[in-house]
Amino acid sequence: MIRPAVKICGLQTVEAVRSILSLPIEYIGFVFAPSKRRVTGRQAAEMTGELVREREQGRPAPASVGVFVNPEPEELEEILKIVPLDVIQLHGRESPEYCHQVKERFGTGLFKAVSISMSQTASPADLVLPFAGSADAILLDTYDPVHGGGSGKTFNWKVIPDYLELTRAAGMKLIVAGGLTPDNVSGLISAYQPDGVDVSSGVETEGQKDIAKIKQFVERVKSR
Ligand SMILES: O=C(O)c1ccccc1NCC(=O)[C@H](O)[C@H](O)COP(=O)(O)O
Repeated sequence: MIRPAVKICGLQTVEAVRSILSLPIEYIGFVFAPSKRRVTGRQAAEMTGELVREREQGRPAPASVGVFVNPEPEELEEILKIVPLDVIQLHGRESPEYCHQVKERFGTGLFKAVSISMSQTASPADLVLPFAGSADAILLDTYDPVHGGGSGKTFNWKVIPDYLELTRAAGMKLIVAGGLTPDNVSGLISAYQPDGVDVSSGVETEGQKDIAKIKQFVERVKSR
């Protein structure tokens, strides 16, 4: 079985970034949207500097993902002037056209979040297929009415197979987020085999990233 890519989201300190650089993590996320995990461009620039240095030394480093909710293009432009983001994650109500423009203008990868709620009325096809060609991955997350993400809550995983089929048919990856933890991620992977898993709250203790929990999460994703 191919092991899913890991995205650890909501990094806020250079120390935390340094301490996970030796782990097999494909993406690390920096939240620029309003959130208790929000970072400034300057803070993110310091953290991505660590990634750049690793690559300069010939070592692999995770790709950097900037998380935004309904950003104006000017905000993206200001951040990208000082933070060399590899991927832009759009976590709000951004249209497929907007995603396409962002990808064209900034030349980054693009993850589009799709929020799953109990009262979902739109079909998975309507939520996914319009992003074919503009998003590299669909990131399924639990609907959060306040911030848009980072809720620490799971959604009903039974919807995942429909999204997997649609994203694969459309040439996109599927990343699953929302309430993942070291304890539930193995069950998710054996049941659904997503292309990636994304965690924030589940690897924190008292609101701070907990390196032991991150290690445990990564081990459980990558172990056979
Ligand atoms: O993490 C946040 O605080 C956040 C705020 C606003 C929009 C998105 C946010 N996070 C994006 C992510 O990719 C999180 O990893 C994802 O929502 C899962 O979070 P969690 O349920 O806490 O593991």
